Amino acid sequence: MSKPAKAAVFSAGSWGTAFGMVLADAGCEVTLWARRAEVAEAINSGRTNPDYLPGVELPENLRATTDPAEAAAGADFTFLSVPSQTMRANLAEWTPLLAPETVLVSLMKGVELGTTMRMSEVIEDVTKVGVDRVAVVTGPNLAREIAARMPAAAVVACTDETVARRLQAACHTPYFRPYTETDVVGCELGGAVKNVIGLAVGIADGMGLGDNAKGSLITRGLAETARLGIALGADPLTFSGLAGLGDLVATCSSPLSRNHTFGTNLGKGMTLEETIAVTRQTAEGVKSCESVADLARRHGVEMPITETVVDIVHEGKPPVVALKELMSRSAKPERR
Ligand SMILES: NC(=O)C1=CN([C@@H]2O[C@H](COP(=O)(O)OP(=O)(O)OC[C@H]3O[C@@H](n4cnc5c(N)ncnc54)[C@H](O)[C@@H]3O)[C@@H](O)[C@H]2O)C=CC1
Ligand SMILES: O=C(CO)COP(=O)(O)O
Repeated sequence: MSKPAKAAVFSAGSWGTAFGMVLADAGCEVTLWARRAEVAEAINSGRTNPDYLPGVELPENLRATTDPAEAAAGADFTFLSVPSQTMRANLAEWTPLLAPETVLVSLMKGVELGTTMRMSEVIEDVTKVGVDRVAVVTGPNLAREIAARMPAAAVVACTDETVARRLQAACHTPYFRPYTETDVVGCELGGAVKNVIGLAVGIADGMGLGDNAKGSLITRGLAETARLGIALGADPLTFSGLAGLGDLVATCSSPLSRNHTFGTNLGKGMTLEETIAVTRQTAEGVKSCESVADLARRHGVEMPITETVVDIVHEGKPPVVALKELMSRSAKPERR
C-alpha cells in the first residue's frame, strides 16, 4: 500500500479547516497552520475550531500548529487559504520553508489589488515555482456545508493534468467529488468574479427586488465573467461548469455565503461601516470588486454589474440610484 499523501494547509479559517477535513477524510496526513495559538490548541485538544466552524467535530488525523515550518515540512501538497490581499506577504514568509517538490494549491477566490494578479499568479511570482506545480481548487463549496459532510462537486485545476489527477485523488471522498481541469485562468476568474456577483445579488435581495432580478443578475453576471475570461485566454465553457455557474448559483442562493450576506445587509440599508462591523469572516468580493474592475478596464472589457458593485460598496452610491442606472443602459443584443 502506498503511503498517505502529506498535506499542509495554511490556514485554519473556515475554508482551510473544512478543506483540511476533506483531505483527512480522503486519507491524507494533514497539518493545519493556525495564526493563533488558541485555535491550534482547540483543534489539537478539543477537535474543534469554535471561531470558524463551531459545533463541528474534526477528524483525528487533522493536526494543527502555529509553526509554519512544522506545517510545511515534507508536504506533497501545500494548500493556501488566507485572504487574497494578504497572500503575497504571507507567502514571502513561508517560501523558504516549503518542501522542495510540493505542489502549491490555491483555495482562494480573489484578485490582488494593484497588480490585478490571480492567486496562482501571485504564488508563481513569490515562490518562482513553475505553473506545472501550481494548482487551484474551486467550485460550489460553502465551507459549513462541506464541514457537515454534505455532498458537493468541485474542480481541481492545473495546467499539468497529471498533477491535477494527483490532487483529485488526494481530496476525493464519498461527499466531495473533484473533477480535473486544465483551464486555471477560467477556474480562478469564475471563483473571484462570483464573489462580486454574489454581492450584487445580495444587494438586490436586501432591496426586495425578487427572483427575476436574481436570475437576471446571475445570468448577466456570468456573461460578464465569461467576457473577461475570454479576453484573458480562458475557455468559455469553463464558465458553464462548476467553477462558473456552479459556484455562482451556490453563492447567490445561500445565506451561508459571506459575500451574499454582506450585499444583503447593504441592500437593506446598512452603511458600509455597519456592514463591515457585523461581518466576521472574509468576504473577498468587497476588495476584489475593485481589482476585477481594474483588470477588466485594462483589457477593455465591459463589466457593468461589477462596476455597479464598486460604485455602491466603495463610492457610496445608493443602491436605488445604481439600479436605475443599470436598467437604463443602452439597449443591446444578448450576445455580442
Ligand atoms: N468559506 C468558504 O465557504 C470558502 C472560502 N473560500 C476562499 O477561501 C479563502 C479564505 O476564506 P475563509 O477561510 O472563508 O476566510 P476566514 O475569514 O474564515 O479565514 C481566514 C483565515 O486567514 C487568516 N488570516 C487573516 N488575516 C491574515 C493575515 N494577515 N495573515 C495570515 N493569516 C491571516 C485567519 O486567521 C483565518 O485563519 C478566501 O479566498 C475565500 O474566498 C473558498 C471556498 C469556500
Ligand atoms: O466560495 C464560496 C462557496 O463556494 C464561499 O462563498 P463566500 O465567501 O461568499 O462565503
